[in-house]
Amino acid sequence: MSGAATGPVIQAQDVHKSFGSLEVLKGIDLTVDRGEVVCLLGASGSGKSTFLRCVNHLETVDRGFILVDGQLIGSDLVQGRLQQARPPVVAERKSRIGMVFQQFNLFGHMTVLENVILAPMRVKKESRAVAVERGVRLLERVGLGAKRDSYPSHLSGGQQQRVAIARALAMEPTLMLFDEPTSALDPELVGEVLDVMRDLAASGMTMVVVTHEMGFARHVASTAVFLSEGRIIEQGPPEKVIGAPTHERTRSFLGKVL
Ligand SMILES: Nc1ncnc2c1ncn2[C@@H]1O[C@H](COP(=O)(O)OP(=O)(O)OP(=O)(O)O)[C@@H](O)[C@H]1O
Repeated sequence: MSGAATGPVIQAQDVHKSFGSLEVLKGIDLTVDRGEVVCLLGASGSGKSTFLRCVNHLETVDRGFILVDGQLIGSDLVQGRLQQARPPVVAERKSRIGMVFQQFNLFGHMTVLENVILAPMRVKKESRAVAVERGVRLLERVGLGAKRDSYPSHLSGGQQQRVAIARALAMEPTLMLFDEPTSALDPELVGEVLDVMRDLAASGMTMVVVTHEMGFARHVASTAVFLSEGRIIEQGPPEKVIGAPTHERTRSFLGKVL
């Protein structure tokens, strides 16, 4: 895969995004290097999810651009020119990004294993045997090998979220995006999902994580990025951003969540 092995995984430059008259992102510059784990922090409405959705091209940006592995994912306005990638190219590039949301969105009529092998078979046209072999391995990796033939409704929320992580990994992404992956879970189930994410980080996966879990941000992230009203106002090692924030808005937010 050309350009996939070197250079930053994400290069976002001067990213602007509005919804009608609401300016949500006001010029985000962010570079994420290979193997880096970046936690996006900030008050509700500061633009964290919108930025993540722009990276995954679930939203288009109004100004600026985002490169993943040095390439545009879909259509972006780059220096005044609209560059449009063809749909098969978009699908191939998007498959490098795995995304895990607050909601697990598993297909209830399919078994856990079928949920995990669906995208590789449909999008990457893998044979069932290849997809199953990897799916079983990934379910074991997230601690759910014994649940492969269960249906999602028979699993706890934490288990369903771990299946959602395995499903994202089944596409062999180079980048994983997490949008508040534990916020819909009962408190006692949060730890098992964070453990899986911690293992993933330790394996060298490049990750961007929107979270209010300060323990994870402090101990697992390599960089903490604090957004306020659509701008990055603080960025650096977690112990600095979380432990000794310099900006008043960061202090005020952390004062409420810590
Ligand atoms: N599709 C949309 N249409 C209109 N407004 C939107 C849309 N998506 C997000 N917004 C608005 O953009 C702003 C930023 O939302 P976003 O979800 O990015 O914030 P956030 O920092 O992730 O907040 P939270 O922590 O509550 O999820 C909010 O005011 C939200 O209501």
